[in-house]
Amino acid sequence: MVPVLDVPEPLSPPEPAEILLETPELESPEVPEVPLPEAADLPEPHPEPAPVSEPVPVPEPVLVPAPRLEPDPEPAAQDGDDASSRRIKGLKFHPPLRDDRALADRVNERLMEWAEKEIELYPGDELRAMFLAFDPGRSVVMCHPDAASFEHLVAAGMLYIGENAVDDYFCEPDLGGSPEGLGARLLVAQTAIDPLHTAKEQVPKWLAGIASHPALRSMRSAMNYFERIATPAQAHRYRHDICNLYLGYCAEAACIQTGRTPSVWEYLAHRQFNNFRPCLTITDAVGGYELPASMFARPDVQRATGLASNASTIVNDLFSLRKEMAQERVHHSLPTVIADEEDCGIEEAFQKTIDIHNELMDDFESLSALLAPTDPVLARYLAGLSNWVAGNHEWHSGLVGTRYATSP
Ligand SMILES: CC(C)=CCC/C(C)=C(/C)COP(=O)(O)OP(=O)(O)O
Repeated sequence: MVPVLDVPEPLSPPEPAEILLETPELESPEVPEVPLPEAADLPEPHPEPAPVSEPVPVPEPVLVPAPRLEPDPEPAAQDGDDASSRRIKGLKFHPPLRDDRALADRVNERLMEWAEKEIELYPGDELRAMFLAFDPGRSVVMCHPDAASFEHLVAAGMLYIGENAVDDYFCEPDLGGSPEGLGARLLVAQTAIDPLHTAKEQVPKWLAGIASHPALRSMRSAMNYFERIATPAQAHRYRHDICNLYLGYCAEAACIQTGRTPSVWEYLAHRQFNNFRPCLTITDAVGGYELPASMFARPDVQRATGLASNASTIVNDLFSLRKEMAQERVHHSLPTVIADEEDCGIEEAFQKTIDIHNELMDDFESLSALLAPTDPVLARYLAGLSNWVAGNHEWHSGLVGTRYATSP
């Protein structure tokens, strides 16, 4: 999701990840040896993240009883602009509970420092400007109004940046990604957060592979920070959701490679995996509490989680449609697959996408209304999902005119 950046190559050594990620010993014994750092130069399997900066005060956690639908609320205006011009007509949404520019700037500053100094993700002035335009700080500030501390917000921001780096470098063409060989690259990316348990001799090679690529370094470092605020069960939940995200990326890549347009139900299934879900399901960890694993696993809680995640992902399909249709390569989205299956124009398909989104929002709200009174921790988790959906809508809306648009 980060816009086109001018660093097509991983940092050093040149293109090592491509070679390492292709498991050359299996496919071609002729592949040249990649110079690997000495074991002594490699990071520890779980390097301690740098000391955290001083926490800044964040508002008291806000508990919102779910549901909290209000008819047609006004989003916060930015810099005196007309907020209604950044809205998609007929799309249900909530305004975010918190939209704090000063706090978002502090989060961006800390994330930029991490990206530049700790993981060498976005070096250079131009990249810094593009990073700030992407505004991950505003996203996490709005999506996690009940964050337990500044460092909890920063951990959420690091994961968000890591997730986008994997998407940009491995999947999207912007930074050299492609459907070719994607599954093998994503599997290695999974080991950046889900360590390899193997023969001692192989460990330095695996670590060198992770250290050699900015997206892999990002995910590994972000996971280290996240593990400082999450319980083991929450970290495990995150790994599982990321693995599912990568499965969704593979489904998207398969359709692109075979030139096949999925049917609407099939696209919705793909998008349930290729989804913002990993960002939503950290809501309790970022809030400094834990929804017990046994409760998270319940089918009704899974349904609420899936509905909220799917609604927020369809919001992305709507706001990014114009940008995606302008691209050279085919980019399926809910409006385009509806237009194809129903043989209708893109405007009509856009409206049908809004209807599907609104139905999912209504279903999420109704289910939340049933579940919230049964348990206070579950109520807070459901409110956290709702807060994320609201913050995500406003984040997309805030980038209308630059990154996003309100119509095809
Ligand atoms: C979890 C996460 C932040 C993943 C990024 C990819 C994803 C699941 C999206 C919903 C974003 O979609 P996309 O890459 O198309 O983003 P843009 O529309 O280009 O902003």
